[in-house]
Amino acid sequence: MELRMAVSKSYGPFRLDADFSVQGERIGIFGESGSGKSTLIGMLAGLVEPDDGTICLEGETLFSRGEGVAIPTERRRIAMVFQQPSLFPHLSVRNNLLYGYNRCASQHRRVEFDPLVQVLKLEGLLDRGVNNLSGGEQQRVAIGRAVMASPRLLVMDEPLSALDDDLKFQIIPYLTRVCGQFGIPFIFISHSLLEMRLMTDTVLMFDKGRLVEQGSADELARRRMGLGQVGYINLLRLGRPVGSNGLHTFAWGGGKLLLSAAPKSEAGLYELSSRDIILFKQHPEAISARNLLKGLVVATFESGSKTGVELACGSDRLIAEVVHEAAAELDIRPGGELYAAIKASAFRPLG
Ligand SMILES: Nc1ncnc2c1ncn2[C@@H]1O[C@H](COP(=O)(O)OP(=O)(O)OP(=O)(O)O)[C@@H](O)[C@H]1O
Repeated sequence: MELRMAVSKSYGPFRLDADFSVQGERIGIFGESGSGKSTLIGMLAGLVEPDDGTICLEGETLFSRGEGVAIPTERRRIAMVFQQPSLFPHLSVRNNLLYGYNRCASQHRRVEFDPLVQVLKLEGLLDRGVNNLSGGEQQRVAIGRAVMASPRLLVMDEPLSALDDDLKFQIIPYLTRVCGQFGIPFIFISHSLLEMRLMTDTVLMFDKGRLVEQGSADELARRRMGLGQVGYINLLRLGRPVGSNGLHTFAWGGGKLLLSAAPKSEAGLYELSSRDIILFKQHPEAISARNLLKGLVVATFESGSKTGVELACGSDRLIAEVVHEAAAELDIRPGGELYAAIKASAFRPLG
């Protein structure tokens, strides 16, 4: 998917000025509340008229003030999923899903009912009304309805914000699977950096109506750490434990990790703060931490009063954080070897 937008829009004192070009299948739009994210995608979808500028999707001009082009919303083939599922209350789950399908011209249909229902695990819900579904089930139906319209782009405006953490991490794999399987590129909007890192490859970051950064969500997370605002959160997809002997054992980094918390789902997603990793120059003789990993320093970077240290452990990566004095004493530099100690209890299961 290739999107080019050069648009402006003012609401009283608020002015959005966006001028960017982005390519990819999993794009994120990130920014604080009020930074203009919804206004931007409203213009893309044809729900908000720009004051000026042009919008091109896959080489097609959707809007151009200069050329007098404004393709109507329904012909843009951009499906939207919002924070609140807003399903049709009088229709069953099946008919909510088919609504998008029936409105899609047959030459554009790429998504069939049965495989979609399977991916979203909606089989048991098809004949139910939508009013008594749980929040997570309703959001799965809303995603399904949008995808059944075989859009050329799916725009999701904070689709997870109304869900609690557990449900959020249950929905994320469905979302990525459904878009991946049916080849639907998406734009995902959120003010959660964690959601950006889990859902997207390229992120556009907005602040006060301006695009301030464009890059990967991991780079964004590291740069924020560089500003000294937050410790870096390592996200580890550990899958299923390979053994349990009081602790949960996972294959990782060319060796094993021992964790005290069980995974919450098949994905075995955990977060680990860079502040919970202790570095040693030599193999320590005896330590209480259950995990000791040998790693190669691939990069170091400033993080306020700390030094961020990126370690390659086998084919996996870890970012640790130490004070500058420790970095100097340990002579931490790219190419050097270090040992990383991590307590079994430092890993927090996400989903
Ligand atoms: N229809 C409108 N009329 C007047 N002002 C508006 C309108 N829509 C948005 N705004 C204003 O434009 C600014 C940007 O709003 P927008 O909803 O695009 O931000 P956002 O980044 O999506 O925020 P959030 O994360 O809270 O949804 C805000 O100051 C908002 O009050």
